[in-house]
Amino acid sequence: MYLGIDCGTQGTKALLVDANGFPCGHGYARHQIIERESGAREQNPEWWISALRLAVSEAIAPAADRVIAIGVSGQQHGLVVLDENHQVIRPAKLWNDTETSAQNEELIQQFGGRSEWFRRFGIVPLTGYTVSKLLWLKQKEPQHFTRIRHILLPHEYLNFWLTGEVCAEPGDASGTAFFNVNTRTWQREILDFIDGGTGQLFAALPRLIGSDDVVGRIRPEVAAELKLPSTTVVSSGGGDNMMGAIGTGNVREGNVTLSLGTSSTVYSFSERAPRDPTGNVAPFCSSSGGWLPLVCTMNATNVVTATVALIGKTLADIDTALDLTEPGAGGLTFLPFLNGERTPDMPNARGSLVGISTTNYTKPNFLRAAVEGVTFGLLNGLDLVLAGKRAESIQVIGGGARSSAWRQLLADATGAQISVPAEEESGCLGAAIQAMVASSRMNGIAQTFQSVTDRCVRIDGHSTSERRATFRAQYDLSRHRYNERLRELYRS
Ligand SMILES: Nc1ncnc2c1ncn2[C@@H]1O[C@H](COP(=O)(O)OP(=O)(O)O)[C@@H](O)[C@H]1O
Ligand SMILES: O=C(CO)[C@@H](O)[C@H](O)COP(=O)(O)O
Repeated sequence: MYLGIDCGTQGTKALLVDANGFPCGHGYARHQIIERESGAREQNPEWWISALRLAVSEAIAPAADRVIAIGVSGQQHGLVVLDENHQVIRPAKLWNDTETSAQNEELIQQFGGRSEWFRRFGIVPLTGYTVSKLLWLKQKEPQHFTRIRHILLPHEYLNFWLTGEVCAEPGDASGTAFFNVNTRTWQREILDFIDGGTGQLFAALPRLIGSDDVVGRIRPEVAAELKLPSTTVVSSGGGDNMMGAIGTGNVREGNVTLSLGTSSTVYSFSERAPRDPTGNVAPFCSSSGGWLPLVCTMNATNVVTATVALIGKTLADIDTALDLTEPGAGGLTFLPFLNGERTPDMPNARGSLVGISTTNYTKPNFLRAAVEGVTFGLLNGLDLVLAGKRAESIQVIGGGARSSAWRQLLADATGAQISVPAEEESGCLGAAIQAMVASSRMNGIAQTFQSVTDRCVRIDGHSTSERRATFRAQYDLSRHRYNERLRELYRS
């Protein structure tokens, strides 16, 4: 048996699979999140450990004594800082924390601007990536900064808790922006600038291992507490999008995965490093070799969930609202930047609702406009990732993928065939597959486990020719209006 764990923004999931990749047990526990008007989004890493304990004990109940290996997937970019005694210094600033936007801009300028960053390091930092969090700590909390002895990402911190080993692998490391995505090595000069050349930050980096290596064996006390065999090993794990790519079989060119979680992401696989000097398409390293051209928006199910709550409905009502209303929401346009935004790069933006009239201002239209706003932002990202090519088929994952009407909207708006994996926790599945490969020293994730993920796919959401004739033009029009409003309100 193999265990995949995914520490998402809103909760931790765990999935137990057998040696053929069939799911045998699931677990879930929610996280709190600290949100401040300044844009701060933080979590205490201890909350992740508590959630992991709960989710894992639920998932492994059927066969705890048969677990061979664990893989951990985690929300990308979060900064966990430890002192010399390996104690957490302060809460982790998360991927959607926009409080560090000024420090991000300072770093961009310091190294010669966006295209110079791209030329030298292969990546352009966006607000949310790890690097600006370090400069923010130095400037705002020097008393914490001076104590930093270890810099970890969320999944690396969980690996550390499980094994006592401090390690990193290229996939998640590529989202720090102090990692060169072309040479796959740490970029010391960026850290030297932040700490003033003392070498403190460079010395605090974890040891780099491969994305399908083993970190180590589980600590005896953790094995005893979680009731796992003392021989259980932990694989390198990775960022949630990298693990989601493995879990959806997105390890070869031509596939597209779209995730509707707390973040919206859209990504494909590339044998070559993506070349977007604006930084909108993130050139993250894939955990199966190659790269993962990815666009992420910071506003997704959070917007839809908040809208549902505001109008006194439940998540199940999303499908009803979409069925009751027409594409375009009667002219209502929701620019969903409740959380600031990463793509387009507007970390300090706030949302807008425009085009309200006496006839369109209904609860179902309001909800539809929220879903469309989130979706259109993501489809703009899809165009960037595919560089203008059309997607034939898209796999949709994340909590939002549970809404059949949202999946149908995606099919109607893109003309692509939409599928969902039979195992909906793709990050967990990817991490479990990686644990299998790493612990048995198999040859490669891509070749060995394509069959597991292919078997799991279920087609769901088709744009038939009749639907295309009816809806495609309406969605094109509505998306055009969304982009016009975006330009008018935010780009002047
Ligand atoms: N049927 C549904 N329709 C739309 N959104 C849903 C549905 N079920 C769950 N969600 C949303 O999915 C989100 C959780 O998604 P998930 O991928 O688990 O997030 P994360 O990995 O960021 O923690 C929640 O915000 C929840 O509101
Ligand atoms: O920042 C990114 C990708 O670059 C996000 O996708 C995070 O990795 C958070 O993921 P979820 O919690 O929404 O799954």
